[in-house]
Parts: sequence; C-alpha cells; structure tokens
Amino acid sequence: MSSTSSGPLYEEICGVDFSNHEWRTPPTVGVIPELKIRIENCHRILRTTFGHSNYKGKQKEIIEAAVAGRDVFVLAPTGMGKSLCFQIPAAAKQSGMTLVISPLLALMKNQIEGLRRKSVPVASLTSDTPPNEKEEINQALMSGRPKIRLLYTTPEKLPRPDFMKLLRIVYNKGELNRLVVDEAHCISEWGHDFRGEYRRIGIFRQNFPDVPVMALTATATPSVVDDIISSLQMKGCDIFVHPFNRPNLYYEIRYTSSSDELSKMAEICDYICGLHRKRGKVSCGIIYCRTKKTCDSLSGYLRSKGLASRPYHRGVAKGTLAKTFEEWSIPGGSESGGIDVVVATVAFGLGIDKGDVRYVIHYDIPKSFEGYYQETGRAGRNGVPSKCILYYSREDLSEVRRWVVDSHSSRVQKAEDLRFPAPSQRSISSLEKLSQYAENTDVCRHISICRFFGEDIDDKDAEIVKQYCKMMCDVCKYPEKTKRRKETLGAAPLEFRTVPSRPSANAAICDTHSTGWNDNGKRIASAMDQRLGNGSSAAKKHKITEYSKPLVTKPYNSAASLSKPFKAPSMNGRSSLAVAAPKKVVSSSSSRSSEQRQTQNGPPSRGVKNSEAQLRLEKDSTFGVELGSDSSVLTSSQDMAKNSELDAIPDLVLPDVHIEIEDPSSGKVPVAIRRTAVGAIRQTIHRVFTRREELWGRLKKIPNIDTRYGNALHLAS
Ligand SMILES: Nc1ncnc2c1ncn2[C@@H]1O[C@H](COP(=O)(O)OP(=O)(O)OP(=O)(O)O)[C@@H](O)[C@H]1O
Repeated sequence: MSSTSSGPLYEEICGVDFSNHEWRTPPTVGVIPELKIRIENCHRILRTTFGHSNYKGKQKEIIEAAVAGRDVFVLAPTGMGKSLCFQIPAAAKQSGMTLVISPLLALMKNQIEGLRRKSVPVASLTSDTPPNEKEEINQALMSGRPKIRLLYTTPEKLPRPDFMKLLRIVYNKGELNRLVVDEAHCISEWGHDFRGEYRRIGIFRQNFPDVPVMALTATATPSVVDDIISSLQMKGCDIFVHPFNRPNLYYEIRYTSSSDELSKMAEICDYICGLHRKRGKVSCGIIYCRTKKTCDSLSGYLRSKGLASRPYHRGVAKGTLAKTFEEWSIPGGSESGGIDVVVATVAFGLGIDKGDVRYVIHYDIPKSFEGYYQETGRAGRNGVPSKCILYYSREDLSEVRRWVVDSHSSRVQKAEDLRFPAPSQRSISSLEKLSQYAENTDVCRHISICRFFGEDIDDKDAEIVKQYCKMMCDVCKYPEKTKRRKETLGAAPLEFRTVPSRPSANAAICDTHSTGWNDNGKRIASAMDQRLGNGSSAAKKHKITEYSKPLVTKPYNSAASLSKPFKAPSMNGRSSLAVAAPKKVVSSSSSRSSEQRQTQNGPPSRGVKNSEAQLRLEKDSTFGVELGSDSSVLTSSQDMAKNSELDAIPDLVLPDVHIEIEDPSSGKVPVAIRRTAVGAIRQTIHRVFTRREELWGRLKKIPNIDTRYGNALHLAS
C-alpha cells in the first residue's frame, strides 16, 4: 500500500465487492470550465488564506475529487494535512455550507480558532455553544442561506429531527455543500460500542442523497475502512490511501523492570536537558502518562529541575488548561515566553497540531496501538526529525491490560443489559499488538507500525526496509544494544490467554488485523499477524481472559455518600443520574410483564425533547479524552416503561429530563457534577408530583417500586 489508490484500484486492493459503488474517472481539468474555475479557486485559497505555496501529499487530488462532487475517503498519516482537504473546498465556495462532524470538542475548537484567524466564516453547534450563539446559528440555518462556510457539530447532534429540519431548509435552497466526517475511525471504533450515534451518520445520505460526503482518518485498517464506507452509505467513493510511514520520526523503546519512578523521571529530565544542550536551544515536547496523578508529579518534578513544564488533563481547571494550551502553542517554547513540555493524559491528543514538537515520550504504555500512533503523530509535524520514546515494562503492561479488559467487560455488560450486540474485542487485540511491537527487537519499528495498519511489507528486502527507515528506529540503528536492553525486562512475557465469550455481532470488524493489502491487490491475512503467530485462525480464537464484575451505580443515600468513591453511571445503573420520562404513561391496569408489553407495543419511546433540566457532565472518557458528544443522552424511559406499577397511574404526564453527559462510558464523575445532576432530578420530580398530590400518595404506597425510583421519590420529598 505504498501509493494512492482510488476507485477500482481500491476494489482490487481490498478484494471487496464494491459493485454498488459507481467508480468514476478523475475529473479532466479543462473539459469542464466551471470545474476548472472551482479548482483554481481552491489553489488561490491555499496560497492566500492558508499561506501555503504548494499542496502537500495527495491534497491536490483529494481536493479536485471533492470539488468535482465525489464522495471521498482519505486515509492518511497524522500530520499529512487532512483538515485542509475539506477546509479549502469549503472556504473556496462563494456560497453554501459544509457540515463537519467531529468527535472531540477540543479538536473542533482548535480548527475553529485556526479558521477564524484566517477570516473563514465558521461556527459550531455543540453543548459548549452559548445559547445566544446557538440561536444565531439556528436563525442562519432557518434562512436557508447561511453565511457560515463550515459548521462543526457532533455525531449526536446530526440525527436529531430538529437539526435535520434545519438542514433540509438549507438543502432545499441548494446550499448544503458537503458532509465531512473527521476522525472517521470513531464510527467503527466507538459506534459499535458506546457512542452509538456514530452509526447513525448514514441518515445524512438517506435524507440528502446528492450531497457529497468526505470521510477522513489517520488510523483505519482495511476492514475498518469498509465498515466506515458502508456505515456512511458512501457511493462512487474515491479512496485516497497514503502510506502510514512517518519517516522523520525516530522510534525507540526503553525497556524497564524497575518500579523506581524517580529514576525514570530523572532519566526523562536528563534526556530533555541533553536535547536542549545538543541543539543549543530549547525543544518542545509532550509526555503522555496514563493518570492525572502521574502527570502532576512528573510535571512538578520537571519544573523543580528548571524546565517550563505544565500538566494537562481533565482534572485541571478549564481556564488553566486554556492558558497552558496557549503558552504551549507559542513557537520556540520558554525562550519565546511559552512552555517547553506538556505532561498530559490522552486528553491532549487528536488534533494537537504544533509544528516544532521534537519529542513525544510515553511514560506509560498507551491503551491501544492506534492511540500510540496518534500520540506519536504529534511529533515532527513540520518534517524535522523528532523522537518518540516508549517506556515499556511487563508490569505496566499487566496493569494496562487489566484496565482494558475491565473496561471491555463493562461494555459487554452494558450491551447485554440493553440486548445490544456484543462489543468488539478490538481494544484488547490492539493492546496485544502494541505489546508485540514493543517486545519485537527484530523488525524495524516503522515496518511494524505500517503492517499494523495493513501494509504488506517484505522486510527481508534491504532496499524496501531502507525506504521505510533510514536508521530511524532503535532496532535498525542499534540492533544488538536494543536486544541487550530488552533483557532487562522483568517478569515473563504476558500471555493474552483466551476464554470463550459469546459470539460478537461485530465479528467482521472485531479482528482489525486479520487483513491487509498486498502488491497483487488482494486482501490478505496480515503479514504482521503471520509473523507474530497470530494467523487469522489464531486471531479469530483470541478472546479475553476474564470478565470483571459489572459496574453498578451506587444508590443515592445522602449527599455525604457522594463524596465516597463512586462509579460513573453505566447503562445498568444510570437512574441515579438520568430520568427521562416517557411523554405519557398510558393508563393500564394490566399486570402483564413489562417484557410482554414491550414485545407487543414495540420498544419504548426515548423521550429526550423539551428538556426541563439540561446539564452536561464532562469528564475523561474511558480513554481519558474529552468527548464531544453533544448529548449522549441517558434516558430511563425504558426503565420507566418496564415498571408495571407506574403504568397503573392514569394519564400521568411526566416532563422529559434531558441529561447530557460528555461520555457515557465508565469512569469517575466529579462530586460537584453528581450533586448538580441529583439536584436537577429532584427539582423536576418535585415539580411534577407536588402538582398532583394524589399521585404522590399513590406512588409512595407502591410496595415493589424499583428502589431507584424510590430513591428519586425520596429525594423529591
Ligand atoms: N499544503 C501544505 N503545505 C504546508 N503545510 C501544510 C499544508 N497542508 C497542511 N499543512 C500543515 O500540516 C500540519 C498538519 O495539518 P493537519 O492538522 O490538517 O493534519 P492532519 O492530517 O489532520 O493530522 P492529524 O491526523 O494528526 O490531526 C498543519 O500544521 C498544517 O498547517
């Protein structure tokens, strides 16, 4: 997969039946004068608005395909300049709007600020947008001719009927230019599991079939590409695949066995100071840690040694984070009044774009291979050689593996509770591949990374290896030393043992690495899998070793109990935070079970409109990132409908309580947010029941009422 592929070539490469895709030939510039003008406009915008003299990578081809009205899929490495592939065509248009779906608020913010600095009319509609700005945007959309060239929003916002209605007005005036799905791998990675709205973006194509769609990502294996294309219902799709290799990055694994954190910190400090000395000036970098606590202590340590370092994680106040980001963005670091190093969780990940990052250090093992690639991708974005160091110990691997397995188990539990298909085991498989990558001292790191993403590379051919790596990894540069260093590893290698689990409905995308592309254009079992003894059959057998206990939310007893360690609301324990009542609980004296009723009446409605209480819970996600989920709404209308006793109450109209949570996955929700949530629920219940005294009395008499509602009622009294 060393060259761009598009149209039929991709079909050959993937060995997939794309018979329903209308492959079209590239536009012949000059044949259609209007198209030629549009393309020239884009070139002009590249120079004047974005200040670049030439296109980078395949930007030119991508932009030309886009302005010709194609559906376009871009699979390109971190730092290639994917954003410009949709920003330029959007900004070059004299009228009309491009809708951009982005998974992270931070990522949106970054891009929006950049575009505003360039005077491109841009806006965002998310839970962060102030009400007056929301109103302005809604008015602009209602006019059908918004002046906004790019409107950023979240996958959760897109399928909402009110938003769809506004888009239809714009569409009817011919002003809806394109849908862009940035970081499209999230469709496949998260959509199946915990951000289900990602799977509903395809609704756009059903409603606006002739509006072109563009999907972009840096991290997708071939099967994930298929999944994204079919989920977005892309047709006649031009697929641009860039090589994954980042030749200017030097990859190094530092093997450790000691738990002496102080010496690890001292080693990092020595490395940074040494780099400053060698280069004769300060160098900027990022250090990724798994926990907020480690970020704080490492950053404090570096500061105590005279380095301009700051921690960056969701535990830091928003204003301080913004200031850190601003100072970090100053080119030249502390020598120009900025800071040199950010010690961060993965909250500082996707979309962080600073050219002069000379090193990325992973203090702990990341949770996935994709995460490792994304995070190391923050280095060397201006093309200058930069270093990526991963601290690896088997003890740490055990810890992160336990975390990944636990979080997978809670997703399995969640899926079982909701009778959703079992989530894919990709996260576990991805961590396993990362550990194999780190443990391998025979294969060039660049080649291992590209193989992970499906490239078929013959590493026995020295010429080919040279194309990927010019002594830019520890394995190629210091083969013997690297092998010796690995001997310092402590405990025996961790086995990812297998236990049976129920079959996954996502089996097709479960094993991300069972396929790849070869020179003959056929999809094959990944060479990396074969090399590592994980041929497709072995990979299929791969299962997790154990399930942890399901995550259950503590019932509310008192405000004081909230200060105790608390598990975040999972779907099976969500009612302490979410009460979204059905629009109307219809009178029924039947004692049929809720399941019987559900089968006869279809699934219960999800009441999420006209929120009486709306609040947003923000926290690090499972992966520690700030998710831009506008409203991963937890509604308990299903629970309510299940409760036959409640159904016995005549004509009870309950308001919807709409609680928006930035991330529905497990983790800790800060006490203050929990208190606000409980307060909102209390007020709403109180409002309803004090108006209907007789209901209040009757509800309290129900003997078997679910304790969760009982608690809520107790709260309201
Ligand atoms: N044609 C160009 N010439 C020079 N620099 C460019 C060009 N296009 C983009 N860049 C620069 O490349 C850097 C990376 O761009 P961008 O953030 O769009 O990359 P990306 O592919 O989206 O990366 P990631 O996946 O890591 O977010 C930016 O600093 C951008 O200004």
